[in-house]
Amino acid sequence: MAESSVVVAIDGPSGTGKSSTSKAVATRLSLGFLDTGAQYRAMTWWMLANGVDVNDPAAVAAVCDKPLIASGTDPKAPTITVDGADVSGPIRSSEVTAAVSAVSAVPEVRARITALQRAIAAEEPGGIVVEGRDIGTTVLPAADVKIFLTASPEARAARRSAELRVKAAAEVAATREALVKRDTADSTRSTSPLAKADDAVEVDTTELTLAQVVECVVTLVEERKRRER
Ligand SMILES: Nc1ncnc2c1ncn2[C@@H]1O[C@H](COP(=O)(O)OP(=O)(O)OP(=O)(O)O)[C@@H](O)[C@H]1O
Ligand SMILES: Nc1ccn([C@H]2C[C@H](O)[C@@H](COP(=O)(O)O)O2)c(=O)n1
Repeated sequence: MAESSVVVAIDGPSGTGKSSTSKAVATRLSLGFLDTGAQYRAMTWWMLANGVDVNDPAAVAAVCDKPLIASGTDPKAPTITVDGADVSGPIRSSEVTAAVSAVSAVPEVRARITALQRAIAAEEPGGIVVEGRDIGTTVLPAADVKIFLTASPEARAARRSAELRVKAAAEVAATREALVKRDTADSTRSTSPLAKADDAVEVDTTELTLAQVVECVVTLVEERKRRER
């Protein structure tokens, strides 16, 4: 690890707080920030916009080198574009959320996006926080600090429902089901599934505030930097 540079990998299931935590940690420590889920969502958005059958892995694999996906790494204003167009809104649609696990399971998609992620991380001289599902295991196995965030499905559904301003019990239950279904798909695919790296620190955020999680991760990064000096 270079004196002033640190690479932090934050993985975990949906809604555990990876993006919020990573952005806040990167801002506190003046590091770059990369939301790798946004890249898989951008690929999925492009497939849907171009009429590709997202449940046909061969069809997805045949065209996955076509969209030009670019990510801006400022944690205070991260960006995601496809062929130069801002897709930060459309990639959060329910259609994209429902299709993203199928598209991200295609090995050719993962190979392309993994290469992009490694290139972005290498271009951040001061260091970066990269969050996703396979960062500690596959994308950046030599990361200086690896964190695996977890939280109960109930806590995650409550957080996501609050974000979406969903209040009805049936809708909260449907949100919980959708989260669990996506986790199952993401952790059972054969290529680079959602998994905790053996050397990652697991942080259960169920009973923690976002500020407490951020403090915990910042402390782990600072301890790691001190050990290197
Ligand atoms: N520790 C926490 N306590 C309460 N709310 C939290 C906590 N961490 C995150 N949140 C909230 O939970 C929601 C989901 O967080 P976030 O988007 O960061 O999760 P994520 O793991 O990146 O999700 P996904 O993988 O689906 O993108 C957000 O509204 C966020 O503000
Ligand atoms: N490193 C990653 C990041 C994300 N994915 C896939 C699986 C997720 O369901 C989807 C969307 O991610 P989110 O925006 O919810 O963080 O993208 C992946 O396979 N690998």
